[in-house]
Amino acid sequence: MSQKVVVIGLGLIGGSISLAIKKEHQAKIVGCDINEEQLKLAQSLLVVDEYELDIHKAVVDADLIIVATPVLQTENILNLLLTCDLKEGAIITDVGSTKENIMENAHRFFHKGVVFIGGHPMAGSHKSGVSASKAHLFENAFYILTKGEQVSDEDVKNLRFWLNGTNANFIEMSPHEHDEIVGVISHFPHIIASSLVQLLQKRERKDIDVKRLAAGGFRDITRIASSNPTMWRDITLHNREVLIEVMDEWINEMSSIREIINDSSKEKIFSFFDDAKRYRDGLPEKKKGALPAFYDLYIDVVDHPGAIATVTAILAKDDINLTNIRIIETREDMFGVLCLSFRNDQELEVGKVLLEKNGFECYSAS
Ligand SMILES: NC(=O)C1=CN([C@@H]2O[C@H](COP(=O)(O)OP(=O)(O)OC[C@H]3O[C@@H](n4cnc5c(N)ncnc54)[C@H](O)[C@@H]3O)[C@@H](O)[C@H]2O)C=CC1
Ligand SMILES: O=C(O)C(=O)Cc1ccc(O)cc1
Repeated sequence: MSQKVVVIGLGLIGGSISLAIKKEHQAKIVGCDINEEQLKLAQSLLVVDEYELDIHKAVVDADLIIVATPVLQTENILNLLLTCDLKEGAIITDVGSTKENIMENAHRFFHKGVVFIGGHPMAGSHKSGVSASKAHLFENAFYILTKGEQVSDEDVKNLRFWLNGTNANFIEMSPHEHDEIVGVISHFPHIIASSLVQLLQKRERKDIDVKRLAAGGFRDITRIASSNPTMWRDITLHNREVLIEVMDEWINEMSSIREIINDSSKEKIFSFFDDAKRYRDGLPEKKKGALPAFYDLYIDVVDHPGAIATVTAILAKDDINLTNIRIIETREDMFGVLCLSFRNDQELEVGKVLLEKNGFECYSAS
């Protein structure tokens, strides 16, 4: 008899996991979401085989249930699942960016004869919705699993088998460790990115088009400020304590930097940048970290409409796919910087060599 997977919350992450499972398993995939339009879209994009609005009905004979909603909703859905009829031995997992609150009720599933294992695929995008989902979203990314005491290694192996198609690197840690680490490397940077944007907004001027000037580096480092506000509100509320702790450290750090700048302390200012550069340069480059790497290549172009066609033709000849293409206009109207996003580092390198051979000046951010 064929197996059944239910994905609750069919957005970017639910959709991407569904596609990754489809790649490797014959199981029927059923989507559940409060947004019926999203479900219809998921079905027409072949992300799911069927959809069902009633969670109770959908999960009754499911072998695997994946909860992929914003984390406050995930807590509610897990409570609802505790009241549902579930198949003996079914596996339930989630994809939430926080783990401590979500794992609080995990042990209760054990008494229902099912297994709950917390999950967090550490890759994604500032985009949301099922239309942005991709089977390869988690390729080479870390995928953190958190399991309660009652869960066996065999159960974890079964979940990993289901998720094989993600091609992710699975690692296990405690929910507390997870929230502390991810708080620093992912949650806090989102707060910083949004606060930088807020700062720019407050400093907008009537006389100069600040927004246009900020289109280059500022736009890149604040990309994550374009993420889904509901999702980030929920994450912030769940990881409040860690975030407050990190924020206090950051405020102290800012005060000391303020002091050395105020004192025009040449050596200390140099050390500040130099220490940060050394540590940052030592971060692993090739693998996907918790914050997805950008495989972006920048190309100086003059008269850009013609240049785009030339560039894409050069890459297409060698079957190199782009995931995004945009022009950053920070200079005069005739000029631009073309930013090409590749699927991975290897394709970026091949693309760079090809374009350089054809006389384009390229530089990458890494
Ligand atoms: N976006 C990202 O880059 C990443 C997100 N995550 C986590 O994945 C989860 C989902 O995020 P995305 O897919 O980006 O969000 P999304 O906004 O693309 O999708 C969430 C979906 O959940 C549905 N939903 C909301 N409440 C619901 C409920 N009560 N019942 C059923 N469906 C409901 C929404 O209608 C929407 O279709 C979040 O918990 C987030 O923390 C994890 C890794 C990366
Ligand atoms: O878009 C980005 O750079 C992200 O930071 C994506 C992301 C969002 C939430 C996560 O829990 C993990 C990754």
